[in-house]
Amino acid sequence: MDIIVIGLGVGGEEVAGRLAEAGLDVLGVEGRLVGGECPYYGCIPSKMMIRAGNALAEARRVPTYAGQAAVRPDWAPVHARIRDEATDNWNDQVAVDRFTGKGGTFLRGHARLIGPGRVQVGSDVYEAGRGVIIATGTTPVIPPIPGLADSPYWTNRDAIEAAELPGSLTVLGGGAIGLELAQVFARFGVAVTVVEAGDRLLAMEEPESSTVAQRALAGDGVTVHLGRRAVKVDGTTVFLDDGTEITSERVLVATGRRVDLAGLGLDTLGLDPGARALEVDEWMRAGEGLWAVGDVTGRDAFTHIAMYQADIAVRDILGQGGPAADYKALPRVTFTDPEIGAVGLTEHQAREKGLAVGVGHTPLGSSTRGWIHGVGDEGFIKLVVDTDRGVLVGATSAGPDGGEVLAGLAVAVHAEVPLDTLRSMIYAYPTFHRAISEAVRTIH
Ligand SMILES: Cc1cc2nc3c(=O)[nH]c(=O)nc-3n(C[C@H](O)[C@H](O)[C@H](O)COP(=O)(O)OP(=O)(O)OC[C@H]3O[C@@H](n4cnc5c(N)ncnc54)[C@H](O)[C@@H]3O)c2cc1C
Ligand SMILES: NC(=O)c1ccc[n+]([C@@H]2O[C@H](COP(=O)([O-])OP(=O)(O)OC[C@H]3O[C@@H](n4cnc5c(N)ncnc54)[C@H](O)[C@@H]3O)[C@@H](O)[C@H]2O)c1
Repeated sequence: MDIIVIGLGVGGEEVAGRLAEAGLDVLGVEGRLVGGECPYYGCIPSKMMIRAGNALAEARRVPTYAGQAAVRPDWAPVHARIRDEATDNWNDQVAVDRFTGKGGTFLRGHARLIGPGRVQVGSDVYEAGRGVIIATGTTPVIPPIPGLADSPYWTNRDAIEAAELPGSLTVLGGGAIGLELAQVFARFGVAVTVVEAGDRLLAMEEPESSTVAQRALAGDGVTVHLGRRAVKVDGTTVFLDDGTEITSERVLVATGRRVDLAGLGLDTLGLDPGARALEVDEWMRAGEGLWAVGDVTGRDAFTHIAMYQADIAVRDILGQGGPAADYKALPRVTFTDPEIGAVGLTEHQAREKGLAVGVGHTPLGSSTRGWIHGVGDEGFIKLVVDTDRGVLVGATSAGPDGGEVLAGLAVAVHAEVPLDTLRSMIYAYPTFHRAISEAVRTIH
């Protein structure tokens, strides 16, 4: 073998397939499903669920503007679409064939390193002449709350696989997974309670984003407990530190993800198996003949980051050059309704970096398009400016299609478009993205 890829999720599948297409002898090892978390238990099925939940929400807005609409939610078509269209009933044969069709060799099993370029799967040992790529992703964090481990809790996998919805659900964690799923389930009639230990939802984003998310959940009837820790779980009853008891049919744990390096044999390469993540340089190199891509690198856990890193590793291995990793314009979208898109630094992060920070802000509702849109127009554009250089270093677009509006802002941050250019360009009327021009005018 030239190359062995451990883990064929989003990142690993891309690296393994591209290197096989380039003519290298590639062995790809996957313990579960080729494609990884995103197509089977993450991005794709969850966004199918959100598409369905948003359709319900839009239909419920009909009486405001367009007459009558009777909405009777039914989870069956959502589950059927996830089972049949998205995941092929959680069968990865198509993905396996796609990889072997590119010339790769596929092996199902749990791989571990036993020395430089040496990988063990079961009792067999394989040698990689050019290198090993680790792309093993993350698993859910299960917090050490007394009673939780012995309770029948759900993770994202159970929630995505659910053929029927529970009548009520307690969600531990107010991050992207918790909020997206909480809103969908609430829109399908589930009584949802979110417990977030921090003092705001979506803590990595702007405080204004947390407010928008909290209002959106409240609008869908979700109960939110902020700044509360679960101290005990008994069955499906969660006890909070202020004495609150929440009993639901199900408990969903969405308290973050963790990298599990312990079983990978990294110590045989002199690396620390107890590390928080597998550290890589800007070419995804983790050591001599060792690369890592995706969530395992400890960067923000997004499919687009895994794909971006995979491309860099492939170019490095094939000696093709090109740009190395640069995360200054890292985009992310939380697909609540309204969507919360963000790129680059938050205002707080920019100040922490010691930049001379200017801020622009405009509520979406005061834009022409927001006003026309009416119900469901909550959101805003926020711009974070490095006033010394006259460029955006971060931005948030929350609102209907906030993730799409983000594109223009991502270009501005990535390409360091001068503020004068953003001020003088033409924005189509009446679009949501035209609110960017208003936000630019408010920068101070
Ligand atoms: C509910 C949910 C929603 C999400 N929504 C989005 C979204 O909308 N947008 C977005 O950008 N991201 C989203 N994500 C995050 C996204 O799924 C991950 O960032 C992405 O899957 C990371 O890809 P990866 O290749 O690093 O890891 P993974 O996709 O986790 O793949 C790793 C693979 O390695 C395998 N593996 C692990 N150890 C071994 C071993 N020792 N031997 C063999 N195989 C092994 C695993 O079985 C797995 O298939 C979501 C995640 C979740 C859970
Ligand atoms: N739209 C998207 O792109 C998308 C969607 C879902 C997931 N993801 C990725 O998956 C990652 C993991 O998502 P996540 O939501 O699990 O993690 P997260 O880290 O984003 O959020 C976890 C939340 O749980 C809280 N928490 C931790 N321990 C707790 C406890 N004991 N009780 C109550 N709250 C607790 C944290 O304060 C945090 O707010 C995300 O960071 C993101 O990178 C992306």
